[in-house]
Amino acid sequence: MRVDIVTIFPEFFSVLDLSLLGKARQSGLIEVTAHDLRDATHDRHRTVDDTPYGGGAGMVMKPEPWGEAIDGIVGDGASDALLVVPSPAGEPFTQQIARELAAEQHLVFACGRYEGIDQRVVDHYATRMRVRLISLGDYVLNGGEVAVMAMIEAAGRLVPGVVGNPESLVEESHEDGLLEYPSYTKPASWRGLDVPPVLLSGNHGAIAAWRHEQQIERTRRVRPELLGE
Ligand SMILES: CN1CCN(Cc2ccc(Cn3ccc4ccc(-c5n[nH]c(N)c5C#N)cc43)cc2)CC1
Repeated sequence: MRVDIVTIFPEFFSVLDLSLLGKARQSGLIEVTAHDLRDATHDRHRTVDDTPYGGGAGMVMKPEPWGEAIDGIVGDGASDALLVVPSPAGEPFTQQIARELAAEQHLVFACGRYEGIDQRVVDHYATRMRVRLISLGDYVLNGGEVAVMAMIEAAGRLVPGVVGNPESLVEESHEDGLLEYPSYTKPASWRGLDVPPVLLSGNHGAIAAWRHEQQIERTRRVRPELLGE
């Protein structure tokens, strides 16, 4: 998988050299490149924003630098890459979308700042490639970088070979539409709190049943809408 990120804060993504995704990059499973949007400007101040037409607070990101930066990644014609634009107006990011992103060969992320990116950037690239506006959640961030970091981590860990034990990807929250069951490890008793005895029983059928019941109970308590309730 190839991942290109366009941002005015490319150093924000240096953290991707660490941990699991760092290993995936070293092994060539995932190739991540952060591009500085200001490299696609040509004025002395490296300007990427301007005042909004129609008035209003804040600044809007100019279309020209985005066009030059994204063309520099996907060329000047049609592209099979998927352009992902984080936005409060996007579709909610879910595990299903993480799976869909993980199946892509080439992802291009456009990290906006200020009050967002000129709409014509999305409109233009929608004529040349698939474009998805995706929201991390129902709150307002200062830009798209945090959202892109979350999306890359959620999708990257689903790319075959990135996580050592694929089984660990199966019993996760949201993987089967339910929240995950509680986990325990040694010691069997800690500050007066004991591990549920069933987990020490060696009865794998009883353990699986208990874990599923815990998933249902936790989901009903915390996210009843996932059960259609
Ligand atoms: C006309 N007005 C109408 C009100 N808006 C409000 C507003 C205010 C700040 C920002 C900041 N910002 C810039 C780029 C960018 C990308 C993603 C996100 C983002 N926030 N929350 C998520 N889940 C996100 C994701 N993913 C935020 C971003 C965007 C919008 C401005 C324009």
